[in-house]
Amino acid sequence: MLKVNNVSFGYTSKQVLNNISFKANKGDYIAIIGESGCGKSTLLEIIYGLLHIEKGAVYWNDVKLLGPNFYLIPGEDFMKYLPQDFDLMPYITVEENIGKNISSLDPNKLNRIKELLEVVDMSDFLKTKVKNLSGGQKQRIAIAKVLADEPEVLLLDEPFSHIDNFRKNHLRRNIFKYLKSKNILCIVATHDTTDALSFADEILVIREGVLVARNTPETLYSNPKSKYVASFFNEINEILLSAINPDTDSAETILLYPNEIKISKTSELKVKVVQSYFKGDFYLIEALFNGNVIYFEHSNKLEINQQVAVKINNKS
Ligand SMILES: Nc1ncnc2c1ncn2[C@@H]1O[C@H](COP(=O)(O)OP(=O)(O)OP(=O)(O)O)[C@@H](O)[C@H]1O
Repeated sequence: MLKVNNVSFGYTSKQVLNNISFKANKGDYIAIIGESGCGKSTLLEIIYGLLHIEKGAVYWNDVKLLGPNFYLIPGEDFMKYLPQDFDLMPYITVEENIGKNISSLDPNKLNRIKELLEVVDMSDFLKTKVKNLSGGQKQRIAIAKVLADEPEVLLLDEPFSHIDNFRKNHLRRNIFKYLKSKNILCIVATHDTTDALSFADEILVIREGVLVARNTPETLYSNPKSKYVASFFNEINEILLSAINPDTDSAETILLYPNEIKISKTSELKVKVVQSYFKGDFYLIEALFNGNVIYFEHSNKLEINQQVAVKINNKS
């Protein structure tokens, strides 16, 4: 088990991470989400042992990890960390790059490299020099490289950011299935909703260096504690209760996803359409409600400035 205990850290006197604590088991997939600059990469670097922490500690199977001040080469042996800039050697081949993480004494080395290239869908590139690959291809080789010596813990920073949607879904399914089959704990810092919602066992949400929410994807999505949390999953409407229910003057607000607001001829709640955005299966409608922007889904495009009535989650 990985235990992160009350970790705080600042590059300068300004704190970047404040009292972060969580636990994760072998085979888990944990997604870390949060706005840019909130401290996701910093947390991965601390866990891996690249940054020294004055306060708090990281444990693996109850053994405290000593951090960079105690090792000549920072980074724990049983972990692999994939930074956003890939860390590949451009002038040698794909085979040689991945091979760097596998012992030369391993008689099965070439087969292992081929197996990993299959996982990341890059079998045709064994002999290609890395400098001749596209950004997305380099990223896939970098993933294969960190998997090469079967780490117990894998730390990935935005692992699919350069990969097109067409390939990303297939690749993600392959990789997360592979990690589960090998019981590898994987912690991913991501901006991608699908990385977190569809695959993670647990999502950690960081805001300005503080762990503000932590739960399963289902619970976080259906019961987000704040607009900040919900906004990672979808457009989110924060609406005053008093605006949709005339019987209350409460200053409380509710959070609603666009699919919780529907057009209804019988409703009293009038909105004015600002824009319709085609989303494939539906249109996302931007509209003004009591002077505030709201978003809802509709099957058809609506005219700009058109007045329509909407029904909110059976509350009106
Ligand atoms: N080497 C460094 N020296 C000083 N400050 C740094 C350093 N690296 C990161 N920071 C600062 O620490 C904060 C957290 O950065 P970090 O890279 O952890 O954020 P992040 O959540 O991973 O962001 P992103 O999603 O954009 O990758 C930011 O304010 C950043 O400017």
